[in-house]
Amino acid sequence: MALNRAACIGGGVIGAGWIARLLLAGVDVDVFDPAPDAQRIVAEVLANAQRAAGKLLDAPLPAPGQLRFADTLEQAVAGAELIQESVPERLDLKRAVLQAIDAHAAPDAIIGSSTSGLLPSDLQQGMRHPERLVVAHPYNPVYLLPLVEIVGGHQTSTQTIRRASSLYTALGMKPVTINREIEAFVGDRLLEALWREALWLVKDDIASVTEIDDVIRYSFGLRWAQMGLFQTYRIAGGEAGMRHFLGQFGPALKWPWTKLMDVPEMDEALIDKIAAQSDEQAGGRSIRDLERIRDDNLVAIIRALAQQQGGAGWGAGAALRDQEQMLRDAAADATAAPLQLTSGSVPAEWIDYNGHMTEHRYLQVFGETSDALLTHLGLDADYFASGRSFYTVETHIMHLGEAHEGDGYETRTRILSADDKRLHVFHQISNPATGSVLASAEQMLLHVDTTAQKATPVDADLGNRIAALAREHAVLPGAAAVGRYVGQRP
Ligand SMILES: NC(=O)C1=CN([C@@H]2O[C@H](COP(=O)(O)OP(=O)(O)OC[C@H]3O[C@@H](n4cnc5c(N)ncnc54)[C@H](O)[C@@H]3O)[C@@H](O)[C@H]2O)C=CC1
Ligand SMILES: C[N+](C)(C)CC(=O)CC(=O)[O-]
Repeated sequence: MALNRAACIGGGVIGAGWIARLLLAGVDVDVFDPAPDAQRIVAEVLANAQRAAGKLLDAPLPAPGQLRFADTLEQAVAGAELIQESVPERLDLKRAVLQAIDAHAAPDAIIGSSTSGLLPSDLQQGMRHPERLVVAHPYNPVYLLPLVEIVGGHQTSTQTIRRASSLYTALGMKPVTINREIEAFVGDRLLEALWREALWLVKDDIASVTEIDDVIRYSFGLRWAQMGLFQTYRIAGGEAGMRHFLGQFGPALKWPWTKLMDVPEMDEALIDKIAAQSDEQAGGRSIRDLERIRDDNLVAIIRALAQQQGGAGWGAGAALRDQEQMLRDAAADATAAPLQLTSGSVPAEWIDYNGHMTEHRYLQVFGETSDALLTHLGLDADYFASGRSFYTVETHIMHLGEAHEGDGYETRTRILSADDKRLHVFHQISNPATGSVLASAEQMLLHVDTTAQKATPVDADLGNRIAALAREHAVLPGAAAVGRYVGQRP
């Protein structure tokens, strides 16, 4: 089920992650978030997400969706097929926001709440169309971790559950539908149990936050990255498997090991202790630094899991393989109306000793066509004078035919992909009289600060213009195959 337009209400840690995943899947996104720094946060998370996607995926991304920040919730939700609510975890606030969404969303729009643990039946209260509300609980970072817990409330229709699962799958996610609503669903109940115990261990000075994190990441955290709890314990039972494991370790559950039933008083002293140890653990790294380290690690783990089972992948690796295949199928189906930017006829001075158009003239035509593309995007002398431009950093030319003096030629251009700094384009030169393709060029253009002489992101306005153009003149059939010639993955 293809998704064209979504709305995100709340653009914080999770909302920005949703926005990034949607945009990278080619979905247009309207955002409403009253926070003055919402656009900055979304831009920073989006930059991380584009960076991670470029490392993660061995398949062409579609042209990115268009990002718009709406002045009101009503404007954001109008026309959206999916509305993802990610406002703070307060039942009163979520109910008010969900009722506002419900009042202004299209009748067939799905409303997903990112809540970590509030019951959908409670969230549905007061909605005119509660049947379309579903909990769609993601895990941070939303643009990398595929799981989304789908939980219906008493009034949620089965059609909504089915459509929601299909929509999130189309975003490259792994929906898991929870059979019956319960506070904190599945993942967060398990995480809360671990979190409570860890808090006691810090409070009672049994171990520091670093020591606890090291115990997790040097042992069962690695196991859990590829097998869950039960599969891991089945193996721990040895040849006799789970029955043996339960027999041997079952009684331990009755031992007074745990303080799980109690929660330490989260007083100032405990908060100060945890915060101080966490600051020391961070070692001066910013949250964005830590997010990039996390993303690189997750990409490495997911890609390693994707190599398993003869390349079919395991766990999150299999989910990545499914997403890559979906992207390839979409790319192969993409029909692109080419941009016709330049044309002309072959002058005598372009003919070489072989009696046909000489090779460097093809590069000249391709270069002129890229220039025409920048003009088409509205880049003019003022733009270049402002110290910004695009440099061509890579070209792959294929010579497929010959041109002779007086032959006409025309070019067709498509955009293979684009991000905040790169414009990956594909030009073809054809003879309009015969229709034969004479040459093709795949080029990577980089947006640069010509004063600082370094790559720099395009501004939101140009980014949206590029995204709109890419949607109209997107990946041509088989373009993914062309990408193999360019060093940089699109
Ligand atoms: N942070 C996490 O690890 C995860 C959080 N969640 C859930 O996602 C939801 C959002 O949590 P976070 O992103 O962490 O919070 P956050 O505080 O980072 O972001 C919340 C955003 O909502 C905005 N907001 C507040 N009132 C609003 C309104 N009336 N309309 C539109 N926007 C409004 C705020 O300006 C803020 O940008 C919560 O329900 C949380 O439980 C789910 C999974 C993981
Ligand atoms: C801490 N938390 C409850 C907000 C965590 C989640 O909801 C899921 C996650 O990303 O760990």
